[in-house]
Amino acid sequence: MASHKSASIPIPDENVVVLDFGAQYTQLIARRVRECKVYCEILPCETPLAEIQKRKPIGIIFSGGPSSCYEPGAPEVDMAIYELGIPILGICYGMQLMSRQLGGKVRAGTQREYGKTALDVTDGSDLFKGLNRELICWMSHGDTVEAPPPGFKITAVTASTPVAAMADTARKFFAVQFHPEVVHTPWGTEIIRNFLYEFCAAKGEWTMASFVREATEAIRQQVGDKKVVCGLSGGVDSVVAAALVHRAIGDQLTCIFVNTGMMRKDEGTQVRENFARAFNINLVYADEKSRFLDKLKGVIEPEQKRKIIGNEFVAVFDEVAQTIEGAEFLAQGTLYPDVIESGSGKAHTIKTHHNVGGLPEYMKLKLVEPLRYLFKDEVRKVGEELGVPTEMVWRQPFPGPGLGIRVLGEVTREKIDILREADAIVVEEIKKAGLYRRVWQSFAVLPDTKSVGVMGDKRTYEYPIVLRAVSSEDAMTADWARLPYELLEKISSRIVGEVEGVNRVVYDITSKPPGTIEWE
Ligand SMILES: Nc1ncnc2c1ncn2[C@@H]1O[C@H](COP(=O)(O)OP(=O)(O)OP(=O)(O)O)[C@@H](O)[C@H]1O
Ligand SMILES: O=c1[nH]c(=O)c2[nH+]cn([C@@H]3O[C@H](COP(=O)(O)O)[C@@H](O)[C@H]3O)c2[nH]1
Ligand SMILES: NC(=O)CC[C@H](N)C(=O)O
Ligand SMILES: [Mg+2]
Repeated sequence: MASHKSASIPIPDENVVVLDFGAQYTQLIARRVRECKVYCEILPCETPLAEIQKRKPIGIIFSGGPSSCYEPGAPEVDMAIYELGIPILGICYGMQLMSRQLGGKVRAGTQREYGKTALDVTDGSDLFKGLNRELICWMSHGDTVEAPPPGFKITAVTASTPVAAMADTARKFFAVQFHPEVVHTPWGTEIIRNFLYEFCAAKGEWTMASFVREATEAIRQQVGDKKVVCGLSGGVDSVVAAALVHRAIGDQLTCIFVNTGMMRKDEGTQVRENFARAFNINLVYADEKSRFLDKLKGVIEPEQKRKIIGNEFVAVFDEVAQTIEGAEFLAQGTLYPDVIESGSGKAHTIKTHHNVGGLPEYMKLKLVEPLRYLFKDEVRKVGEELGVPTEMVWRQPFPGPGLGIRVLGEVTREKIDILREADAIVVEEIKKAGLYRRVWQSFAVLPDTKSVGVMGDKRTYEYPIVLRAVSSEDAMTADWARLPYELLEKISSRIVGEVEGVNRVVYDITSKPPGTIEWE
């Protein structure tokens, strides 16, 4: 892979740095801060102090993490960070580390606290301002701060944790043993807001309008008078990326929609029509149905399928780019979670997503990735800001490999056709029930197996369809959607009745983890 550098949007003046000590959901901290209208980025905990200072953050947050701060080799921060005069909020491991570094006492607790826990606020003057004295919080720790460092007061306790929150108001150091960033701490965002607005002097300058202004300027700077191509799927990320790049450089942009033969019903036509209606952007329609399906012949292994599809995408983009004089850039709708997930180097690769991790060496295009630091809900807001049609902004995510990874096992035209019809019924019924925006994704999967049924007194031996519908905030975790029985019944009877080759419908009731959203 070549290292393709992408456009960097300047860091807003008002920003917060989250130092990541390896917590599971560090990105939730960043989300909460941004919900309070303050820009926030996550940096690895080993980031040099000079690097942090360069950003002039108004506050620093230490995340949780799996280590125990008293063990040799546990991650630490440069002691000088406590001399910067910047307010600090420590969360879980972050609190334990702060305690230890500043002279408090941390030990392995005798009782682990995990899950919902009652919290008694003993001092409601700073972080807990405006909140009740008795609160519910979400805990996940084995270590405990036994005594806070000099200068700190205890501000909250629980039944088994003597220091559940502490503060040194004079130095503006705060810490909580629980996790304010998770939804199970119902007023967690209030705590973060208090930190930002009471102690970091936040003004709340991070808005989507300001983002659009700055991103547009940055794209102009990066691209100059050259041309840009953009893979456009009709999905939220690529449509918004295209709209943003178009706002910046107009006709220098050409979008490429690839029909892989594994699209949903009428998708090719819909994307072209909706897109043409909404924007006046050059669009190349690449009909590559046979090319993709030929390459997939006999391939069963999911990762191999993904790689083949990903490579073909890139090859098509490259071919089209070569027909456009002066095309030097490829715009992509890469999002912050993609960057975080592929950047850490610690996490396992569960699935290869073709748009992350760079482009093959032979491709000389440079990347333009204006959404690189945004979460999906923010991208949707940017889309609205740019006047992208509602049905595109609120389209459910659809993976690049499309139906190819929802037909389990070998992909054939016949199986794709069956799945496409079943999927169309799912989408139609979910929309009719008014649930399309409420569920994160809802779709059909075609397993590589058959079962016996009886229809019109005749024995059948046909495919089942798996129905999958999940709720989620960012696809990192998900729960199966509790769809009404009547809706499940309607979908099931329509699929079996209308889709030839299917005689059974089952509902997937697995959350993520341990399942994933897609089956391959
Ligand atoms: N059929 C397609 N034609 C052209 N480009 C595509 C196609 N499918 C995917 N891509 C490219 O791959 C990228 C990754 O796809 P991905 O599904 O993650 O994003 P998206 O389709 O833009 O949004 P969403 O996640 O909401 O579906 C897209 O941003 C787009 O650039
Ligand atoms: O563009 C994509 N290319 C892919 O290869 C891919 N695989 C999964 N997805 C989407 O990512 C989210 C998480 O999916 P999983 O829980 O199945 O890993 C869900 O929203 C999936 O639909 C993909 N998107
Ligand atoms: N979630 C965390 O940050 C845990 C911190 C530390 N590893 C503990 O068990 O207490
Ligand atoms: Mg998509």
